[in-house]
Amino acid sequence: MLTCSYFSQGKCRSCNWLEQPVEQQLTNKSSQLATLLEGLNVEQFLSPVSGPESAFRNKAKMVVMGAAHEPVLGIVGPDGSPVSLCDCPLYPQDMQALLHRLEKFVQQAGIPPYRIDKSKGELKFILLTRAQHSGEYLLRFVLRSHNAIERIERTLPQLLADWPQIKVVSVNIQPVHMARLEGDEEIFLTEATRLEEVFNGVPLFIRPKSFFQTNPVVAAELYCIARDWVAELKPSRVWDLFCGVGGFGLHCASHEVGVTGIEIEAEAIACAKLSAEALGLDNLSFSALDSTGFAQGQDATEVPDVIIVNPPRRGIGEQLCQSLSAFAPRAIVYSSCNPVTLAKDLKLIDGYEIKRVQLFDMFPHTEHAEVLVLLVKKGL
Ligand SMILES: C[S@@+](CC[C@H](N)C(=O)[O-])C[C@H]1O[C@@H](n2cnc3c(N)ncnc32)[C@H](O)[C@@H]1O
Ligand code: SF4
Repeated sequence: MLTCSYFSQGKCRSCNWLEQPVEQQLTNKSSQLATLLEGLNVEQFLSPVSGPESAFRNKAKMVVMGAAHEPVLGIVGPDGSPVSLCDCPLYPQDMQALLHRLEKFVQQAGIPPYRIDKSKGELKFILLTRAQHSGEYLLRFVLRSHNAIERIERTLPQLLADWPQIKVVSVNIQPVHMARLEGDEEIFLTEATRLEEVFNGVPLFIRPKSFFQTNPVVAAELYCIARDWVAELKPSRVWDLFCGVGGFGLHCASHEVGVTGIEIEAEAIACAKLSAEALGLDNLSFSALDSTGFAQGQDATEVPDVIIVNPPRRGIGEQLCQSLSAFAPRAIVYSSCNPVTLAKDLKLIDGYEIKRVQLFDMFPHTEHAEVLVLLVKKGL
């Protein structure tokens, strides 16, 4: 069982299932899923896929608190005081060390942390993403204004000399009080603007604003299994809706299998296009569009053999369920991070048999899970 001193001291309760052995967590998640899917005819529940219990997370979102001479990177604790989470055991050792170094960086640069209660200060968050295959980093500072950029630039050369693994550094300007985590303006402080990752030999790219799965070991397995399921169907074209940087579609792509990827975030689409180029495939197309709107604008004759969907927690919604039912592709592969909306959507898709359901333990020590579902058109 994973031990976490922050948890045992009541300072961080994010991993609310930490006291259960992982095997027990998986049993509980599987039975919760089975309950949610009750009433749907599932042919096969496959064994859950899990990864390491600790050091698996590739992304840290740290609130910056305290004072410029004594900054704290972490969370606001249950009693309202700052809790440094640099030693959170979900992060790999080198990432923990870098988080400590970043606390020192903020102190050296003399950047005042933003104080929500006083609407004062500059530095709101530090966001750190690690590429698993290389151990390289993307580092972002979320600032209230442009005022502290010069201080960051002045102190950055020493940090980059100490940590050459940091490849991309950017500043995000978030001028709004207590609103979204990040703002629209992104300023790069390095020549490099993207981090390279590789899953199962497939090149993937991470830019500041593109969604990227936070558990690389389990995500790589998820893409691999989705690719196997799609390959069994021998499609000539696949749609990957809510494609992000293209993980699912790029895994399925080949000279024989073309992919159309649709995603709302333009930065993620830019990443997917870079991957397509790196793979040397010219039968891939990625566009920054709303998935529901895209589907509604398509002619039924252009519908591919397989449609993959991987929506945010809210699910794909009634309209897209209707479009999928009307298009009636041979198969639909639905990957969901929210079994509640998954169950709701599955009930709205007509004309399909649920062949397989598999749980992926993407978020250990919490009640959350990723679920992959294969739907095959009735009568095939
Ligand atoms: C759970 S993520 C999945 C991303 C990708 N499939 C992956 O494996 O990394 C959901 C994605 O849907 C995108 N998204 C949200 N709303 C959307 C919409 N209306 N149309 C298209 N994409 C959307 C988000 O930007 C995000 O990249
Ligand atoms: S998120 Fe990290 S610090 Fe918080 S309870 Fe989980 S393991 Fe502990």
